[in-house]
Amino acid sequence: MASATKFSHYPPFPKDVPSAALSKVSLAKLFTNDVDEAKAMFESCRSIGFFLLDLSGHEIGEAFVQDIDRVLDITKDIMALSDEKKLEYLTKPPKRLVGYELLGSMKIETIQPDRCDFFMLSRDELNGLESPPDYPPPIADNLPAFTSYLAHAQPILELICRVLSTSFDWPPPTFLSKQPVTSKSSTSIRLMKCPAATPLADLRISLVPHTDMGTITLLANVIGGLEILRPSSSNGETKDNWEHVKPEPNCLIVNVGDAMVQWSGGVLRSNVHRVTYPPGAQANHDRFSVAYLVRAAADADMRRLNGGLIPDVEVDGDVDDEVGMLAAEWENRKSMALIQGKDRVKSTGGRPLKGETR
Ligand SMILES: O=C(O)CCC(=O)C(=O)O
Ligand SMILES: [Fe+2]
Repeated sequence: MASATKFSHYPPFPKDVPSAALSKVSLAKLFTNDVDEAKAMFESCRSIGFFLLDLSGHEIGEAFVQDIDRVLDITKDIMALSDEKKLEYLTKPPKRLVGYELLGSMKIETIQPDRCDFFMLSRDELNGLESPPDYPPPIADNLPAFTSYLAHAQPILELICRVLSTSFDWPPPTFLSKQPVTSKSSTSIRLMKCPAATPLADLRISLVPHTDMGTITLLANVIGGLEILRPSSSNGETKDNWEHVKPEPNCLIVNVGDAMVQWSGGVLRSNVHRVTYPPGAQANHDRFSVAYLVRAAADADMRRLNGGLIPDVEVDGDVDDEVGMLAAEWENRKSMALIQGKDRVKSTGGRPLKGETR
């Protein structure tokens, strides 16, 4: 999450608006192998699939906060370009998902257009695994900011993956070996703007309900608007079933994606979330966010992992096992099923560990 200075530019998150009770986990404590902190993180990743990661008090975390502030400024700049300029850098689905996706390109639940503008960057292109594209000036002129962002995000991501692996009684590199930074993947950075909800009558959903398809997401936003669907309410998506996530200075919002649910046999949880208009006076402000959406390596095996505390495939007919499928094909199939309406957006995971009754 951004620094306290960035938060001071906006009205505070209203005191009378309830928000989800997410655990706040300390990066510094995780780095010193604090058992309680690791346990709290693992529990959150199983129960709701979201937690706050406090970056303060650790050198890497504090450097990452600075990177986030810088990338949020760049996000503002690239969103301020003219529509004419933006049209030069549009995404070209299904092949090329990097570039601008303009306001209103997706439909929200009411079939009205969405209310978010975003620009996707590919990690492979930023770190030279693929040849770099022609970037719009605010990005081309600031590439070191993204290099620094990725460099500081990596040890944080690795730490989260290590803690999750050891929580399952697996060797620490287990989850990470499926998403090494040196392997090609669809990992991206999403820079997003949801314009102020003015006139205040325009209170539509900004970003449609979804789960993140990848492994782990590191999210930074400053004002409210992100909502998660309560775990108990997967079947009835009424207004009361959505809970706000309250952003906090120096804290990342971390969430688990679908790939981790698949590998963990349904134990880790990927929870549905969306972006709506920010609460109270915050709705009068443009909302910017930066999401690092980490994906499995394109050639990662998507079968459930074996051993440790994962429920055995043999005694368990509950979860699909994507026999022999590699991540690139798995991701493709999932996206197509959603687009063609064969699958619906739903939270997955949250099952007990092997031998555990809950
Ligand atoms: O902007 C946010 O707070 C959430 C964005 C998000 O869910 C995503 O980019 O997948
Ligand atoms: Fe998301």
